[in-house]
Amino acid sequence: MDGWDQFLAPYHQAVEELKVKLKGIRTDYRLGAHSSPVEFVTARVKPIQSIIEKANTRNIPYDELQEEMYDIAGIRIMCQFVDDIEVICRLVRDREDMSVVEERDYIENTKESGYRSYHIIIKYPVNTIHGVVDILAEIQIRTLAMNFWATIEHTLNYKYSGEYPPEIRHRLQNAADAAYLLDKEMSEIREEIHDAEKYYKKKRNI
Ligand SMILES: Nc1nc2c(ncn2[C@@H]2O[C@H](COP(=O)(O)OP(=O)(O)OP(=O)(O)O)[C@@H](O)[C@H]2O)c(=O)[nH]1
Ligand SMILES: Nc1ncnc2c1ncn2[C@@H]1O[C@H](COP(=O)(O)OP(=O)(O)OP(=O)(O)O)[C@@H](O)[C@H]1O
Repeated sequence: MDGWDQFLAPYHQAVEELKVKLKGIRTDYRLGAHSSPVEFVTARVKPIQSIIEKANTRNIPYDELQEEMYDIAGIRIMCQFVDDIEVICRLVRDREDMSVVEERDYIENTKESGYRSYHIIIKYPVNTIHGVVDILAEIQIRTLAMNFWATIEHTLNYKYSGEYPPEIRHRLQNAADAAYLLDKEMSEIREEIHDAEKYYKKKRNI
């Protein structure tokens, strides 16, 4: 096992455990026959190359990665409606198996790029054969529309490294505005959608 494998092992464990636990929220709501604020959950351990690049640009020494790089373990929770985000935040804040270190509200404070999401940095204890290791993890909470925009923008970013030609920048801004309007429209017909879900489940007996 090389140094990176050893360093990343608790992060892999944290990500797997957090994925199961946060997906559990969805199951709990479904069992109670309620609409879940969680639509789906994804998770990843930051690729080594990306850790190295970020450490270099931020001047983070390798022996300080555990304390300084908070997104090596990353979880993403997607939901249908903007209001679901606050519900999920409250559930995370109330949990006893993790503690909140920091919150970043890029929904109230949309980034210049057009990026919207709510981020919670947590401290999560992982039990290993060497004892308990406290791992920092980043939970990104966003609607499906926010996720659509961010995923496309992230892909484009690989090509342009953030230096977009004016035409592309303009189109990304338009797309961000459209995603915002989509969220607003969906929130307004939320009750209608929930009624339709109940009707569908009753009809299908699920
Ligand atoms: N697609 C997209 N994702 C973003 C953008 N800004 C932030 N993110 C996501 O949010 C994460 C954390 O961003 P920030 O809270 O700004 O953290 P940071 O350390 O200041 O910035 P990063 O170096 O991007 O991690 C990033 O790693 C991305 O996954 C953006 O403009 N576009
Ligand atoms: N918290 C997260 N949960 C799930 N997936 C994530 C999370 N953060 C980033 N990802 C995804 O993981 C992949 C690789 O991540 P990487 O850390 O290189 O991207 P990034 O977040 O943009 O990095 P950086 O902040 O260093 O620019 C990308 O597809 C990214 O969208």
